[in-house]
Amino acid sequence: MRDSVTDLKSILNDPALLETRGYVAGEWIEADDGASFDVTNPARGDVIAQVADLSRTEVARAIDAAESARHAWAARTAKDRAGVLRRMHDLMMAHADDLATILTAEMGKPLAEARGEIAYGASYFEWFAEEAKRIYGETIPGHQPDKRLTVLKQPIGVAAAITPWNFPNAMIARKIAPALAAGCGFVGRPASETPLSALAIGVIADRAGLPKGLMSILPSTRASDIGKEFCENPKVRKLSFTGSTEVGRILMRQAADQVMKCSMELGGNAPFIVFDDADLDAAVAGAVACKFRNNGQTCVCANRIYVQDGIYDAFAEKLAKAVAELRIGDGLEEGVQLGPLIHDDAVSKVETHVDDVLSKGGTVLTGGARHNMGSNFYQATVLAGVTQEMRIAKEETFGPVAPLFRFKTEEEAISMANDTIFGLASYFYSRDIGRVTRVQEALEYGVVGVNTGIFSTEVAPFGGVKQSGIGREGSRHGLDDYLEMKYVCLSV
Ligand SMILES: NC(=O)C1=CN([C@@H]2O[C@H](COP(=O)(O)OP(=O)(O)OC[C@H]3O[C@@H](n4cnc5c(N)ncnc54)[C@H](OP(=O)(O)O)[C@@H]3O)[C@@H](O)[C@H]2O)C=CC1
Ligand SMILES: O=C(O)CCCC(=O)O
Repeated sequence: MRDSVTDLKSILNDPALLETRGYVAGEWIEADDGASFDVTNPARGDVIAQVADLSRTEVARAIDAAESARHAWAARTAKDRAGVLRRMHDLMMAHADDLATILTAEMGKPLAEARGEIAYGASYFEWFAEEAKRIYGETIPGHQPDKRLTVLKQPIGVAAAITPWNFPNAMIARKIAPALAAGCGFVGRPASETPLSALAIGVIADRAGLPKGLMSILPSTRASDIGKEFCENPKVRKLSFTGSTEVGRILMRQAADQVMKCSMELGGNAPFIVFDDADLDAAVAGAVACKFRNNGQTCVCANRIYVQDGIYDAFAEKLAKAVAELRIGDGLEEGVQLGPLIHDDAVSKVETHVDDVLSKGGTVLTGGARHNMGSNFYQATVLAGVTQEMRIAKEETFGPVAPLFRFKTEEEAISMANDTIFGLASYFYSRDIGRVTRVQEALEYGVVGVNTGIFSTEVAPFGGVKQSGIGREGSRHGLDDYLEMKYVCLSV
């Protein structure tokens, strides 16, 4: 194991970015009970690091430290706080190659995508450094002649975050940055599959001069214990979670006891609709980008591709050809476009969905089986003849499978697209301005991509409706979740 750690360190320009201890109350620590856990490279199956496995005790210390440090932090000028966030952005960009290497080693996505994720994660620090200076209150005309009414925006307190493995840098970055910009303390627990990228942000924060104790990064395999500490500790006033709807529901129930403010970025089941009047080549390119980004492992990847009757066959043929050409391999090798899935359970889920389609009359246009690269690899797949009765229509596959559904009318497409408990991302391709307007209004989703398969940016509000979540991340609205309004009524 230690050889693998040395191996990963040896390919970094700055090996100190590979931190395996917890970052608690401003110190780098091992677990109190000495426990640790292995982090594995999903492409190769080898252990790349042994990381401190923290328990509730260390987490409670981190929360205490964040509560103590946050008052002085909030009292600093916004420009001053912004300066620290800006330095975090600059340092992340300066170390982008190393951070991308760590990310690919623990998560598997190709290096080019990992570099993109580091820039994406860093952009939240840049954006919220700027927004920190624009936390404006309000004055309201008084309701009586002697009354002067104002609204103050104040930091909510200590914010806790739980993040998934699919974006080990960007998902925690877009929670840390608005929390710190707002003047909050922060405690975050990254997924146990991918703690190293989050710990590297701790190293960056230290170097950028973030006050000790204000932010802690808490690696642990004891997910449910840590979730309970976050929800039951009265010093925590806000919980931000990205992950499955199932775990989101558990956390919301737990957070109810303290009436804690929650942001939930949960599962999706994104429809991708291609109308007869679409630019066919653009729609194929958009579908590949959208479906196969991160090997299908994002909550905004197309999960159901609805194609209108008139262009179904042409679209299916072109898509299958493009997908068959995707290069699959170890993400650390330059030029690879699709890496492994995160673990064997993820591959099994993909297999189950494909088998279900095939058993109910669907067909394989390309792929359709495990890949000979290794146990975590699955072939890039396109399936035809998929219908609403199949599992893939109802559940998020989170893998490299593009299922094609056929439809006849606009109404039918909208109805099938909205027939889900989820409401995060949706997409459609059309060149008819009337249809573009009607469909974007009719889709019950938090985000709609029109004639594009990629929309993520720090400047726009990201989040879902229905059981895909609550709250928005990024944009000027992304600060609201970390602020409280205080109404002041002054009698003069
Ligand atoms: N919205 C999104 O971006 C994501 C959606 N998903 C969806 O969820 C499915 C399952 O993925 P999975 O990774 O298992 O997602 P989970 O929701 O199980 O995990 C997300 C995070 O929550 C943690 N967690 C799990 N259980 C608890 C708990 N009881 N209390 C507190 N924290 C908890 C996990 O820790 P640990 O790592 O230790 O399990 C991880 O950090 C995917 O196939 C996909 O459909 C998954 C990831 C991201
Ligand atoms: O999968 C997610 O949870 C987020 C997708 C990344 C993004 O587009 O912001």
